[in-house]
Amino acid sequence: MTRTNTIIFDLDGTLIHSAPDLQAATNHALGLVGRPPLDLGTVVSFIGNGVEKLVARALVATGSAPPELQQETLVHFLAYYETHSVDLTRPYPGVVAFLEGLKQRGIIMGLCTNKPTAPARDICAALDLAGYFDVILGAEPDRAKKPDPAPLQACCDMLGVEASGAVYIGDSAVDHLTAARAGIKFGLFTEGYLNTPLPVPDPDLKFSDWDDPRLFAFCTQEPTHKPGHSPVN
Ligand SMILES: O=C(O)COP(=O)(O)O
Repeated sequence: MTRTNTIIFDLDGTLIHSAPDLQAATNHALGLVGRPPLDLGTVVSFIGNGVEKLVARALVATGSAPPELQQETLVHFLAYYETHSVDLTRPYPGVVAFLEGLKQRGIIMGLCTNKPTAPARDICAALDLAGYFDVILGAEPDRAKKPDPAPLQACCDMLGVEASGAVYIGDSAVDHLTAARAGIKFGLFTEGYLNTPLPVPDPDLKFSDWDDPRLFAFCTQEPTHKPGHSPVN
């Protein structure tokens, strides 16, 4: 019996540098509602809680943000992003080789993102990442978003694994908090979009480079399962 770990990844700012396309979609939508564009750093600081929050924060940064205007701007954002989500978005250096290494080890992989499911799937397909994941779980209107643990728990359920046998890899305090609430070990990629202080305790691992051998060791170590639970084969 081969014991395998299960690794679940965040998407934006973790596997992919997507901020330039998110900035373009944000500025396109802002322009259509008569607002000025935002610089990249400002848009990066708004990423992590889903596109609704990104749009709302962009409106607040450029004026008022009444609910009807948020909805209108979100529609413009999504319409643009549907066909411009991979103009500039690319995996971070070393990501594809890392995923390939885990795949060779037979490790189960999933994706859990606050990005809506459709663009998350489109981006993964366009960047040849989709084949690595048994589950791609994006934001859905009827499910709470991270940092609520529900999406990560749903991802574990869909993968058929216990949270205690999984690891979540992300780039933000939102991801860290989500993992802590779901009872999942957490690895922090420090070169992503971390823009708010991390909650305590510290992540189980911090890394800045996908080639870091400590990361591969962290993701391939023997999982620790809750007593009485059968490990995934
Ligand atoms: O859409 C967002 O705000 C961020 O998505 P993420 O969960 O992949 O970081």
